[in-house]
Amino acid sequence: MDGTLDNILEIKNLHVHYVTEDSEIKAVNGVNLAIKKGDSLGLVGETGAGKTTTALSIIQLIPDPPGIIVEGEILFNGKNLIHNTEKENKQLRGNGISMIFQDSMTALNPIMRVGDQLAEVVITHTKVSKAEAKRQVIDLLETVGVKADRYNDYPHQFSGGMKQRVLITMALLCNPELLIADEPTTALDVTIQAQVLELIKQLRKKYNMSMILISHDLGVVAETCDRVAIIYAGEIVEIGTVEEVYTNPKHPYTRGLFESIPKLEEDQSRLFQIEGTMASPASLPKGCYFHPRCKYKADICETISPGMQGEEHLSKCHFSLRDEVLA
Ligand SMILES: Nc1ncnc2c1ncn2[C@@H]1O[C@H](COP(=O)(O)OP(=O)(O)OP(=O)(O)O)[C@@H](O)[C@H]1O
Ligand code: NI
Repeated sequence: MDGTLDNILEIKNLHVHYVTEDSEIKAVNGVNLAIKKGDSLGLVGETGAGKTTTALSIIQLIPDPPGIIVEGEILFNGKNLIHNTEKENKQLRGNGISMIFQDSMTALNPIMRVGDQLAEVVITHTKVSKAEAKRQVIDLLETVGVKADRYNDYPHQFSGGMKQRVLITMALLCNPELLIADEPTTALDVTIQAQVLELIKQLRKKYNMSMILISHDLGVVAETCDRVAIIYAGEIVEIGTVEEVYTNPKHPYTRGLFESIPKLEEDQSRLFQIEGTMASPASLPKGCYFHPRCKYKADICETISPGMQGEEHLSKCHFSLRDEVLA
């Protein structure tokens, strides 16, 4: 045995493109990652880095066309999902993997009572009676902090934070082994955000779920995850435990992300200080994709794509293991 049985999810060399008439967008370019049962991984990167595309690949919801999984394997409990039939995918989403979508605030049907929408999910997936479904929904709503008497309310009667609790309930109703939460708190104000993150943390423990949490925010990931992967132009450029990556970031991009976190006393409007913009996935540069923005770049970076360096804490940089270069 090679130890891979411990992994609930393994992504190997995943490439996803969006092909339209006039462009080929290389959104995900050789992502490798593994998540152990019960573990949580934060996926962090700036807008357009390929976070949502990676997540949609896992749950087999890449819009096709224009999206194509060009290459790679996605192993969930050892089974490659890429060759799944539609029926197997329905089952997978019914009780294996759940996702809270990035624009999920619009996911609820505005003209249907919230409780009924949730009960419908239970009935579709488990064929229980209406009364039993209602009982399960009320149970779970109370677990996430929504009072039973809100069962008959409509979505617009819920505040942002409460609506997000409803969506978390929806994701948990089918007892997923893996929860993917795509920016679950971005739309919420800071206090509510903290409450929802705390809730996600508790639920993950209670149900022993593995989790991928997608965020722009390193602080959010530090609060909620065991490990973190930094993604840039569709590649994981650094991955390790939160502790290792936060205390000793190796990749220049990761260092830039930490430097760009606004300090309280500084001007809050300067949110992102890494110079330049992310390489366009429609025309990626040669060599290391980060080199046009990298203050440590050498000749080799313009021509040769670096391999991943390291064992537990990995980084994709020609120089990442030489602390004196990055000092
Ligand atoms: N349906 C689509 N058709 C064409 N291009 C797409 C589609 N979905 C995503 N893309 C492109 O693929 C790239 C990766 O997008 P993706 O949504 O995965 O990024 P992200 O990291 O989730 O960004 P954000 O933080 O803004 O949510 C981007 O260039 C995006 O414009
Ligand atoms: Ni996204």
